[in-house]
Amino acid sequence: MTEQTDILIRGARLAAELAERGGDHLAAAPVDLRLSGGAIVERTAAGSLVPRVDERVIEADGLVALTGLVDLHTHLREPGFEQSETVLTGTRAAAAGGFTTVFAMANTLPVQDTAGVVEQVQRLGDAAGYATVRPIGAVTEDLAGERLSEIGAMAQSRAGVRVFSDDGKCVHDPLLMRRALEYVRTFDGVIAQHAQDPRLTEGAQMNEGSLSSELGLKGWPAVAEESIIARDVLLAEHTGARLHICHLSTAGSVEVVRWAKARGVQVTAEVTPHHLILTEELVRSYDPRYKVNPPLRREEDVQALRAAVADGVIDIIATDHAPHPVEAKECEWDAAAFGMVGLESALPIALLTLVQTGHASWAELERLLSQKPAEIGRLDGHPAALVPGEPADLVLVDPSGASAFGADRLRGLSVNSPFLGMELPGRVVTTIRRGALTLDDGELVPAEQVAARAAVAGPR
Ligand SMILES: NC(=O)N[C@@H](CC(=O)O)C(=O)O
Repeated sequence: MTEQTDILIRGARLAAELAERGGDHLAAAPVDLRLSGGAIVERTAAGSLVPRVDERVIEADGLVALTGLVDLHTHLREPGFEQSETVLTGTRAAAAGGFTTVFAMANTLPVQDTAGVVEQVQRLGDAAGYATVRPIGAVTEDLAGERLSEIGAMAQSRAGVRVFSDDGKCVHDPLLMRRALEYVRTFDGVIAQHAQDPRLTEGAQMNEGSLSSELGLKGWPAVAEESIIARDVLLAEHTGARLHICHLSTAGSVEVVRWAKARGVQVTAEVTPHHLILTEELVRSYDPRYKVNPPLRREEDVQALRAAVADGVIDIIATDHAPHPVEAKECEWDAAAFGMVGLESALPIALLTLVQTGHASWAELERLLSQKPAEIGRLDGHPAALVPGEPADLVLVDPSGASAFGADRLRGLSVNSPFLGMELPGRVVTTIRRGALTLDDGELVPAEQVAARAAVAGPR
């Protein structure tokens, strides 16, 4: 069944029309949406569109519709680490989480530092069809921090790379950082910095403070993140280039970004779902599921990050989905890998920490998880809103009730989620990419079907 079926969504509430913080998700008037040929073709008051023969009808009463989620920070692990994740399995996790596009981080093997490798990753994404895959290019060759990679060749390649990052490592050399910023400015690219001074964090295992002393684990001071952000916003101002800061984790980082934005520096910032809820106290368990880079911080930091989302200092939520095989996580704390999976839990955690607490409205959530990351990544073909004429990339969410987040909710290869067993609100019910279902009533659409439809639609 490779043909594109038209879809009629009946009675959905649009997140964009739920602009009140703390408001009821049923406050907006329900609408019907008709999707055909990969686009939204009609939008009317609920009850006015009559189903056509062969049209798939989705009853969306009580559900909230958002433009497809976009993750600016996903580790897909292919090529090189296919025991952790592949482009196919990672994009299945994405579809299950409501994402229609993921930006794939460069720390693969070989590293995504040439046109050939980024094109390969994009091709794998196109073929799988569960999500649009936009590769991120490495800033430096082999992520070694010594020479700039082929930034221009990656930008001009078929992959059209616009986001560059050595994530997992910091671009520490200030001259290289300056040159990278100057280079990407010429084609409106952006450097996404993993802000971590390597000298201040040698051997670091958790947040530095009284708890790290108590637990006997080497600490990771907040200043290691904040000092790099301070330097880089000044370099961004000096070069006039766009800078994006990955995974802000401290209250001090928020203050530096706030200061830079007030000066007019072109800086944007992301926070991960886990830094919006988890604290260093969890490290007391020595359970490596809580080992992540940057580390879990203090409750004051969590609250500062939420407030920074509320007041716009933080622009987006990005998952930093970092899958690792069990052997890298079921071991002693010191030996364990840094990272957590996050694609499937991002929306529930954002609902819990931001929407239910009154820090963000549904409309702002759409901005944080879809519109703004697409804008920062200069993503073409992403719907600006759920209106006729726009591409049909969208997600339907059931916000009512809460349920235990079980292993059955994880659809990637790895299971290193810190949220397993937690009671979380919000179920992603349906994900539609380019007018075709990737998640249907909570179930992933079979891979052959998704791939066949993607082949008919062609690369984006
Ligand atoms: N965020 C993480 O904890 N892990 C990331 C990279 C990194 O170490 O930042 C990974 O690739 O595993």
